[in-house]
Amino acid sequence: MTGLSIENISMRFDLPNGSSVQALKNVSLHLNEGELMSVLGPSGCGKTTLLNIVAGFLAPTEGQVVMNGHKVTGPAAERGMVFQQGALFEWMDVRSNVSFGPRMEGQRPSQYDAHVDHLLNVTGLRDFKDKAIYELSGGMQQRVALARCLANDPDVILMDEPLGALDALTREKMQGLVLKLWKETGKTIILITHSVEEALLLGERLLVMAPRPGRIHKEYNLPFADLGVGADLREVKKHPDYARTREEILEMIWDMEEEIMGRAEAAQ
Ligand SMILES: Nc1ncnc2c1ncn2[C@@H]1O[C@H](COP(=O)(O)OP(=O)(O)OP(=O)(O)O)[C@@H](O)[C@H]1O
Repeated sequence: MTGLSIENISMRFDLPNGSSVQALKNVSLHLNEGELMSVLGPSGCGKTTLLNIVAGFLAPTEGQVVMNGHKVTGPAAERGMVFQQGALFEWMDVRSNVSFGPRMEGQRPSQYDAHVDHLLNVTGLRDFKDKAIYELSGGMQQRVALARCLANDPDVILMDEPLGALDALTREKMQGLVLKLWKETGKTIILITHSVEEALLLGERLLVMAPRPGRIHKEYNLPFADLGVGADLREVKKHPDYARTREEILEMIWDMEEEIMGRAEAAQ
């Protein structure tokens, strides 16, 4: 089967003091090729753990991830990762960062030049290609991270709060860029965010997770990502279902956090 299947994943971390944390329990879902799923949930509900398992950085205690018919046993170029910040090669210029993957694969410049130039263009980095990373703003650095990930031509892109460190205006621009790249490349994307608005705007599927143990609480299928491609995202937010769904999800997460606080107070 094509696509990405997360099959009955559970993850328990054993702690040095003999106790353990059940970070995920019986999480199952399937993503078809080209789907964009955003993942929301209160702190500690296992979002990053799930992403790290799909990336192959962590092996689950139970279950498996199956990608295009084969079991995931470790990191691979088919699954690219974009982190919140700090994962670029500071000592290389922008173009060298973007072309890093193809160069490491042993490709010759004639094989990757056109693709890298295309990615620099679509991410708005053409005029910055010779700059050092430290000369760039946070938003520009995340453009480099996206372009570098796409240069490896992964089937799935895993994003852990990729826009979380950006100011509000830059973040909005970058949300538009993520949608544009998603439609243009047809990649499957899983995007973790703490922002309900971002999850609504970017996820054609939106997963709300619950904590202790980390599990799927609710899934939404939403029209906003498709409406937002090439459009003004502020106009999309005026859609009547947008505010209603945002309120519903905010209340859901609020209730979960209240419950966590209640349990923590009761344990004291
Ligand atoms: N390496 C580890 N060792 C022990 N416990 C861990 C480890 N990694 C994660 N955990 C625990 O597993 C649970 C889920 O953590 P995770 O970071 O996946 O949650 P999250 O939803 O991404 O949280 P946040 O939104 O705060 O980033 C938490 O209780 C966390 O403390």
